Amino acid sequence: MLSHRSGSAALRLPVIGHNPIRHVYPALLSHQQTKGLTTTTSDLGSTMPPNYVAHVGQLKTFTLPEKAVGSPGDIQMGKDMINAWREDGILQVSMNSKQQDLFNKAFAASKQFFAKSPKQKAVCVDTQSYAGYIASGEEITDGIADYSEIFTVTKDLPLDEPRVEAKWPCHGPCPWPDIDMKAPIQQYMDSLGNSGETLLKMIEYGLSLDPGTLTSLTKDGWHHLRTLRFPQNNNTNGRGKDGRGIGSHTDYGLLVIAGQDDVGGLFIRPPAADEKLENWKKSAAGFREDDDRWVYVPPVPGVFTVFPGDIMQFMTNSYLPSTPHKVGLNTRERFAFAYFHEPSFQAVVSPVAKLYDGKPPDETIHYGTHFTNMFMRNYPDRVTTERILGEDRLKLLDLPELRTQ
Ligand SMILES: O=C(O)CCC(=O)C(=O)O
Ligand SMILES: [Fe+2]
Repeated sequence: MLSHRSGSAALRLPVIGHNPIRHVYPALLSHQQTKGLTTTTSDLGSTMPPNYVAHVGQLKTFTLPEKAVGSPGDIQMGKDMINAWREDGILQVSMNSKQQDLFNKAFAASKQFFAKSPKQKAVCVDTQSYAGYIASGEEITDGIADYSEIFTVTKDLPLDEPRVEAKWPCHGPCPWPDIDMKAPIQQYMDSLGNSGETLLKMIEYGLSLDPGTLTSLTKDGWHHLRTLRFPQNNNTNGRGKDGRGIGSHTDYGLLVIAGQDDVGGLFIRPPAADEKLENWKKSAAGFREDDDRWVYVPPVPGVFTVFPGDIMQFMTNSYLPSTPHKVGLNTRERFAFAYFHEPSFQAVVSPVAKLYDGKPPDETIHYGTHFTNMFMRNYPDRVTTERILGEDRLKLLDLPELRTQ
């Protein structure tokens, strides 16, 4: 189940544990330890932020093919991935050696950036895009400030780019602090862009969708990245208003490809028959933040964690629901990346008819509108939000050139 699938390229790395119990309560873990049973699973849980109640996840790991071609092995892997998401809400993809190198370099650049003075960081803001620095406490999730410190990268467009000149919402330059940050982060994003495309193809194979059902949406995709730093918890209780890193939420597009250091802090919520969130209609932020259905995602070296976003849920009729997740502060500061593989800003996304029993709802999602709504909600006081409102840019979202089918 965890590690022993043969044949396809799935599950070669890493072997996480040998215990068939998928989710183990922390209480059970310490019990196991005292009895001298395997410590593999308990080791995974040992990094969990204090005072959180959660199962410890043992995630399935996949090694993506160099090139997805739709071979029987690819189709099988696509099915296995879909099963993993439907069961666990998240899976791991092993990094190849090139990606490991890019990940390390991007991480070093991110740490270097966050080590700059508050003043140096504060100037990395753009008035037209949401790219740039977000100070601890500036982001709002479900009405409460998050403690994360973030540098967001969106499509880096110069001021004379036609879409920027036309004042499309959220379009503008990325206010990089310097080339030391820009170069490694862009290379890292490009590499994840390739993995994202491969993952979308695997989903198309696994769900027997027409080729291009997902991948046609990502031409000129609005892929973006959040590089994150979480302060240590300073002995707060680690939960609620005083100690949370990011409140529970779902992300907005097709796929999230996340990476973290060895500290730990991410929790996700696996799909449940009695829970159906639709974040594009009603905010999923803050959803059941403090109950015990959360699964801790232990740091594992050499892997990304991947989960579906809102657009994937909408297209698949919740067959692949957008995975709720949250971040707790830990006893050490933590660094992480969240990369979002997205449709183009202009994409008008339709539901996949066969996943709606041939009767898809008469509903579409304009990705750019969804993105703009979400960012305005998260950053109500940011200069970018003020400018969108002040210049009445939202009305542009209805223009035909901002909407492709
Ligand atoms: O810190 C993480 O691992 C995930 C961060 C996250 O959920 C986000 O940036 O949307
Ligand atoms: Fe997220």
